[in-house]
Amino acid sequence: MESDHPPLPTVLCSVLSMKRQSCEVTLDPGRSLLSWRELRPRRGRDRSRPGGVTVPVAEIVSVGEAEIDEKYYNSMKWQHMCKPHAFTVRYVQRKRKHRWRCKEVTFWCSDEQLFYQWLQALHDILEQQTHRPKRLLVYINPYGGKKRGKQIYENKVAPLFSAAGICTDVIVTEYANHARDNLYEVNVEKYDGVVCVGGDGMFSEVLHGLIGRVQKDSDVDHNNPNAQLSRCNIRIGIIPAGSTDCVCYATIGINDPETSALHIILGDCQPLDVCSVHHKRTFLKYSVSLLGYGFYGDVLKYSEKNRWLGPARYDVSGFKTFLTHHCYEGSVSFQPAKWVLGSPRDQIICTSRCYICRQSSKQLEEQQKTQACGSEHRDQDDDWTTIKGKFMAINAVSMSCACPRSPKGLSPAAHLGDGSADLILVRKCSRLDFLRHLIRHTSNKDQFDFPFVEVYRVKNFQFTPKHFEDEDTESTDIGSIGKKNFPQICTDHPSCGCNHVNSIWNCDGETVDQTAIEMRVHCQLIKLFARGIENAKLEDDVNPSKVL
Ligand SMILES: CCCCCCCCCCCCC/C=C/[C@@H](O)[C@H](COP(=O)(O)O)NC(=O)CCCCCCCCCCCCCCC
Ligand SMILES: Nc1ncnc2c1ncn2[C@@H]1O[C@H](COP(=O)(O)OP(=O)(O)O)[C@@H](O)[C@H]1O
Ligand SMILES: [Ca+2]
Repeated sequence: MESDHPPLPTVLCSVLSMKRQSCEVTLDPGRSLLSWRELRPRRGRDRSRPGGVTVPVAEIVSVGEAEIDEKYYNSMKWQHMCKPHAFTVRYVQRKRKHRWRCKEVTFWCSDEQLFYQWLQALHDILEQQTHRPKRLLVYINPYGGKKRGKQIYENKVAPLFSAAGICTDVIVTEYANHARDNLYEVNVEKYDGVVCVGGDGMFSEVLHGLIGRVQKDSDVDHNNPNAQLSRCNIRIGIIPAGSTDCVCYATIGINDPETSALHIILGDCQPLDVCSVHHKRTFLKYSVSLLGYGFYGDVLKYSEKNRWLGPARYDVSGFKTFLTHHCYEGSVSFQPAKWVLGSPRDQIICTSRCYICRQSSKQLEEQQKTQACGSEHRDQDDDWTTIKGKFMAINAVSMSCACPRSPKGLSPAAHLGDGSADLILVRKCSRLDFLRHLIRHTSNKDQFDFPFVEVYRVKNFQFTPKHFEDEDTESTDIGSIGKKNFPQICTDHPSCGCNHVNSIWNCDGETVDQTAIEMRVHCQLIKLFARGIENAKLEDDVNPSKVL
C-alpha cells in the first residue's frame, strides 16, 4: 500500500574533524537537529559534556565555507592544499538573563565530495526556514541614547546580518520623523522587515510610519476613533540604542543589540497590541508602551530640556518631578476588557507563545464576529465605569513596560497580544507613599498593593481634566486652547498645593498636544521580530505557572 506521507529525508552522519578531534556529526532533517560529539573525548571533557552538542536547525544562524586563518592553516602543514574542505556553522547560544550570543564551530571533511554533501544538506535545510528575512530596511537614529546607534549597528549587527546572507538598505536619519516620513514613500513590499536602531522614540517613528502607510493604502480613516485598523504584516525589529528601550526589553527580555540581531535573523514573530490615541475625532498618536499623565508626563516634560544628559535625563527629571509632587484633577472613564483570561494582579506573566494572549485574542475575535452579525447587542454604551478624583499618575500600558530601570515593569502581568491595556490610577497620596509605590517597581513586591493605587484591564479609556469638564458644563466662549493652560485650583483643599497647570501625556516618550484624550487598544495590530520572554517552565499551555 502506498503511504500518503512523503519519504522521510535521510539522516546525514559522518566522521568529521573539529579542532583536530574526530567528531561524529549528524544532521537529522526529520527532527531538524544538527548534533556532534567527540569520538574519543579528551580527558575531562567527556564528563562535562557526555552527550556532545545538539543545535535545532531553527537556531542555526548561518553555514558557509570556513575562512581559515593563516596561523592555523600553517600549523596544520596543509599549505599544499589549494582549499580546505571545511565549513563553519554559526548558531545561537543562550547565556544568562535572555542574552544570546552567536557561537561558531568549524568542521573539516576528509574529501571534497563529503564537504559539498554537507554544505548542500545544510543549505537545503536552512532554505526551508522560510520565515527568515532576506531583505531588511534599516533606520538608524544617530542621536538616540548615548549617541552610539551607528557604531552599534556597524560593529555588532551588520556583520551578523551579512553572515546570515541578509541584504540591507540602511538609512541614517537626518532629522526627527525622517524614518516615519520615509516609510510613506518607500516600496515596503520589497522588504521582509523594517529594523530601527534607537530607543522607544525611534521605534515609535517606525510604528507610525508603517501603521499610517497601511491605513492609507487600505483607505482607513485614522481620525475615526472607532475605525477597524488594518493589520501590518511587515515585521519590525528593534536594535536597542536608546534611553529606555522598553519595547525591546519587554518583548525580548534584555536590551542587547546582538541578541536582537539574532532574533531578527531567526525570523521570530511576536504580535503586539497597539493603542490609538484621539482627541474628539482627531488622531493624535499610537502607543505600545506607556501612555502616562501626571508623574510620567512631567518626567518627560522636564527631561526634554536636558536631552544632553542622555539616558540620565530621566533620573534627574524623575527626582525633580518626585520633589515637586503634583497631583491633577480629572475624570477617567473606561470599559473593561471582558474577553481576557488574565487580570492585572494575577501574577501570570506573558511568555513566548503565551497561552493567555492566544486564548484572549481568539475570544475577542469571536466576540467581534458575533457583534458584526448583529446577533448580540453592541456594547458601545454600556459597562462604562467613571472615576473622578485627583491623581498623581494615570498610566495605560499595553505591555509590561519592563526595562533596565524596572525589570518587571509598570504592570508585570500585562500581556503583549491580548487586546487589552492595564489602566493604573495612582490617586493623590503623600510623598512618602508615592515613593514606596515607585520603589516597588524595582523589586518583586506588588506595586498595586496600596489603598491609593487601582488597576483595571481595559479595552479603552477616556480622560477629561477638570477644567475641560467645567468648560463643557459652563460652555463659555473662551476657546479651548486659551483655557487649556489656566491654573487648576484644587477644589477641596485650596491650600494643598494642587494649584498648577495641567500635566501632559507621555506617549512612548513623546509629548501629546492635548490633555483630554481617548484611547483604544487594537489587538495584535503589528508584529515584531521577537518571541516574548522565554522560560521553559512557563511555556506549558495547560498550566501557565506563576513566577512573581
Ligand atoms: C526610587 C526608584 C524608583 C524607580 C522607579 C522606576 C520606574 C520606571 C518605570 C519605567 C517605565 C518605562 C516606560 C517606557 C517609557 C518609554 O517609552 C519612554 C521613552 O523611551 P526612550 O527615551 O527610549 O525613547 N521613556 C520614558 O518616558 C522614561 C520614563 C523613565 C522614568 C524614570 C523615572 C525615574 C524615577 C526616579 C524617582 C526618583 C525618586 C527618588 C527619591 C529619593
Ligand atoms: N537624525 C535625527 N535627529 C534628531 N532627532 C532624531 C533623529 N532621528 C530620530 N530622531 C528623534 O529622536 C527622538 C529620540 O529617539 P530615540 O532613538 O528614542 O532615543 P532616546 O531613547 O534617547 O529618546 C525620537 O523622537 C526620534 O523621532
Ligand atoms: Ca496587551
